Amino acid sequence: AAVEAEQELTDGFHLVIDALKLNGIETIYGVPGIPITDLGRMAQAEGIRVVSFRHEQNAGNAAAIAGFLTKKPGVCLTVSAPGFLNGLTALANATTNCFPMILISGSSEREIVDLQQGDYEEMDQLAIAKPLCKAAFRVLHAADIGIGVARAIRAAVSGRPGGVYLDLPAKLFSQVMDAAEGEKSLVKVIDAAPEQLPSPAAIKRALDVLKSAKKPLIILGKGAAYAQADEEIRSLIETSGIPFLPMSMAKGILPDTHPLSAGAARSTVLKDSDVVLLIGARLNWLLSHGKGKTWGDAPKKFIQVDIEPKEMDSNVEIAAPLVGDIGSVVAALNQGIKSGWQAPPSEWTEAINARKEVNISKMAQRLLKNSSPMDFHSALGALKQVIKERPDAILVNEGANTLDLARGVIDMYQPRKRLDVGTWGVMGIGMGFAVGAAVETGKPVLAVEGDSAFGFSGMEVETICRYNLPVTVVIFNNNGIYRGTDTDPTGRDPGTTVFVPDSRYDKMMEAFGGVGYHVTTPDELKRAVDEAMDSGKPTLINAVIDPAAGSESGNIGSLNPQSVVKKK
Ligand SMILES: Cc1ncc(Cc2csc(CCOP(=O)(O)OP(=O)(O)O)c2C)c(N)n1
Ligand SMILES: [Mg+2]
Repeated sequence: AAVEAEQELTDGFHLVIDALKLNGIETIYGVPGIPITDLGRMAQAEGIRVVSFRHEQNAGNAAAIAGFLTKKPGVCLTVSAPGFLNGLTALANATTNCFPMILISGSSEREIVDLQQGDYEEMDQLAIAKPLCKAAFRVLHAADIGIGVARAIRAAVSGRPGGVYLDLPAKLFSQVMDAAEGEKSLVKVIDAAPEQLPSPAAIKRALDVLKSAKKPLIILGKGAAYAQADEEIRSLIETSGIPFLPMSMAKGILPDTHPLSAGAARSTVLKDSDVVLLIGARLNWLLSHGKGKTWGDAPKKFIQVDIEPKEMDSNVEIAAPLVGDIGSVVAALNQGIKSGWQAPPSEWTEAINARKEVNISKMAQRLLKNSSPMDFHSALGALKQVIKERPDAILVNEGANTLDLARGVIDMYQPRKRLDVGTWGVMGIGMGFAVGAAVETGKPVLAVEGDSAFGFSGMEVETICRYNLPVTVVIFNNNGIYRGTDTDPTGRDPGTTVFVPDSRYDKMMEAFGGVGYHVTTPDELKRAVDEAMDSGKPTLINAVIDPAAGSESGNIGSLNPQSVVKKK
């Protein structure tokens, strides 16, 4: 009798790995543990780079920024329940910021969870994830892993990108099936993020509105950076002669030093413009919802480019909605202005330039101070110079004063080089973004951190050392949140927003074999950063900032509710 050919088998572990590799996923960011420890080891053995963190939130942030930088979904892998929950903040933040990422978490068994019988780390993770992300799926059978991974990838990057949750119960991994059948069950996603072309009528309507403008303005949002339509956008701005204002993570699509950049005249152009073309920028709190004193009293017309139709009229009426992917829409606009286009009246661009000159020279004075202890501006003057000399370095930035002041002081020269707190203003993205950016690009990373902001992810300096990543962390150490001067009126404890005074964060990096510097002047800061970035070694620079130098909540103190009731 024919010898029964040894049936070749595969299993859930291998099918997850094969599905990810088939779809070009090269890196997994995560924290090992039950039930996914072996999945990580096996993925690594099969050539996927597995970067293990100290906390799942930071792994999730690394995956999210990997998605923003590559347009492929970043993958974060966590254990069940607490590990899953730790990853959720990053998943929700990615969804809010439209970064494509997939949170893959092991989970406990359905039959036990659904009867609430007290499984190890029992939690209905799929139900909990759904409201916080763009899409969520669970796979129960090995033969469905191919489709499950494909659905997660397409959901993450198609249309408006975002976070996707993929729930894999522990028993799935050890399920075996015929290898040939398994192979056939895998799905390679075709055209995951299809172009979405604008209608010719919408383009004509938008161009008619734009041609009617006397004071047009283009606002570039991080969606414009994500689109990687850099040349189309440059062409639109330079051919039309329309001034542009980049939102924080859109800085560098065109250099901040570009003659048509209106960054240094932000309040003027928002108030005085009469037609505003939004490209991948939402009229949310960061743009005062498109109304109120920020936008002045004169009537304005908004043209909005967004891949999400529901974004239109979210805050104010949109006179010319342009629904489609940014590359396709901007290409169509470029076609449309090829003939019969009039540059904006020179008085508009001259007024902007005059305002820019005043603001830039005022700022220059503040940057030149060589004070000790440094204040934010004197320290930022040194870092402004570093990025000017190293335009392809990636700048990660978080804090309050450290964030708001750095955004205005440090010019960016290339796209997708400034990575920060984004739409939510969330603290804690720093080290995750630094690791993700270094792993995905291989470029040197300069993370400029408030001392409080750093504290949210600071343990990852060990991760940075373990993978020997070219990350230089500069901590603006002003002894606290916003400032280092709060006190407890009862005299019992330190003030609620202060830290141990004069702490030495540089010793943390040294603890794991990295390089530490302690600096008190702009010259020392510049020298230390240059040495660090030339060395490519993990480095932490503890930069002493005057504890009294900051302002509460940086530029957004007005959002804080104040008590009008004074206790007797
Ligand atoms: C997850 C989360 N928890 C708290 C907060 C609230 C906050 C906004 S900014 C900030 C830190 C400001 O201090 P830092 O030292 O970083 O910067 P500086 O002004 O230069 O002193 C906090 C705690 C936010 N946004 N997110
Ligand atoms: Mg601080």
